[in-house]
Amino acid sequence: MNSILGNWAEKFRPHPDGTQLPPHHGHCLGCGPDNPHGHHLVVQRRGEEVHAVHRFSERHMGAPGIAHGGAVATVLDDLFGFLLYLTGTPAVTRQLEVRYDAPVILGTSYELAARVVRDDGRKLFVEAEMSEVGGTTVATASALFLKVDIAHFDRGAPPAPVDLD
Ligand SMILES: CCCCCCCCCC(=O)SCCNC(=O)CCNC(=O)[C@H](O)C(C)(C)COP(=O)(O)OP(=O)(O)OC[C@H]1O[C@@H](n2cnc3c(N)ncnc32)[C@H](O)[C@@H]1OP(=O)(O)O
Repeated sequence: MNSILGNWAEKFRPHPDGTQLPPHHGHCLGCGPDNPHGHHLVVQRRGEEVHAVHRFSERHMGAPGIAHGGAVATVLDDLFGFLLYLTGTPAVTRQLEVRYDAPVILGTSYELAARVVRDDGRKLFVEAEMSEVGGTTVATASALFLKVDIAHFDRGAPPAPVDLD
């Protein structure tokens, strides 16, 4: 078992509504607090949805002052990964589609919400949106996650020491 995911099973314990969900692991690009290049996404359960408020920083710039589309996709994909705490099974992204409706401005707070729209055998169909606080939607995403055994993650090498260059 990959040691970084060694405690993954315990993370599937029931998470009461309104509580903050644990990061996937410390080095996760989306939510890991120990990844200096990451987004440090903080996610809560709200009913059968997961929610976050997020600001992109200069580390995630595409056009000047605007978040890179890949960075936006990363955050949406990682947010989907928090739905696994509600479904109770490991799964991975098989297909991800993002619609970019408006530029995502660095340093501006955005609200994100995601939910499972269909749980069909191994397949989890999920959708999410990112909006200005109390306002206009700037991106929507849909994805297919496929449930996998935790052994799927044994293929990954343990994280190397962090290189800040
Ligand atoms: C511990 C958890 C940590 C979670 C962290 C979350 C972080 C955020 C999410 C991620 O970043 S995940 C990382 C990015 N994703 C990957 O690395 C996945 C790479 N892909 C794979 O490893 C394999 O493709 C995968 C395990 C997902 C699937 O391979 P399989 O051989 O097991 O499945 P297969 O391709 O046969 O498809 C299974 C079913 O899904 C169906 N399917 C596949 N692609 C589809 C598609 N695009 N649309 C509709 N159906 C599709 C396929 O037809 C089939 O249907 P049936 O069972 O009915 O025959």
